[in-house]
Amino acid sequence: MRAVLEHRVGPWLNNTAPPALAAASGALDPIARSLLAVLCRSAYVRLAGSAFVPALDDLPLPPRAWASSSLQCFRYRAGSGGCEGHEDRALLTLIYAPGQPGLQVQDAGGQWRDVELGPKQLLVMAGHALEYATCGLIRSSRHWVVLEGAERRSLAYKLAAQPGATLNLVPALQAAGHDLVAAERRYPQPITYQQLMARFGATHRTANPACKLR
Ligand SMILES: O=C(O)CCC(=O)C(=O)O
Ligand SMILES: [Fe+2]
Repeated sequence: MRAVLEHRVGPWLNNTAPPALAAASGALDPIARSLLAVLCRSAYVRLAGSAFVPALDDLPLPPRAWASSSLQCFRYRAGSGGCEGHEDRALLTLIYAPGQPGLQVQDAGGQWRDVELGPKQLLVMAGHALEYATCGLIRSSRHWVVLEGAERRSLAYKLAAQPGATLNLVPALQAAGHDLVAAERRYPQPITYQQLMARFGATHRTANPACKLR
């Protein structure tokens, strides 16, 4: 069983947002946005760096608005188990967990690889929404947490689009020369982020309620 604390940037009553979590969100959000732009501009994807900007929260956030993205803080107590294999639902996940054991990511060949991060390292994982929006050009990362009697503490920043944003990168991907005929059937667009998340929730049930898929 793991403990989860979720933080979202927004209109906290009397400014009661935990300052460290607000600071962590404030530091991780621009990193996540920049990395998304870098992935879009890569020679493999060939989209504009700004391709997702209309779908992301406006900056600064409008008054009284809650952010779409969130920061989750996890604590896995010794002997209480980890987290089953899954892909995250949002666009991009950044994991900050210096020196913490247990996280493994599946590589392209299906092998599970340990990811133990240093103090100046972040793990960057694509989520379901990024795989979907790029018609499978960027694959979501499958990962799990396997702990044998050890403790783990981690921070996960999940960059999400606005619920009402429409994902429709097919024309831009085609203009960039990608042949999407089969992919268009697998990742039909346009679709709103909210619709995509509802579909994800319906098709990705977790057997372990302590590890609700995000
Ligand atoms: O504990 C971790 O670092 C991973 C957590 C995770 O996979 C998730 O929240 O989606
Ligand atoms: Fe995850």
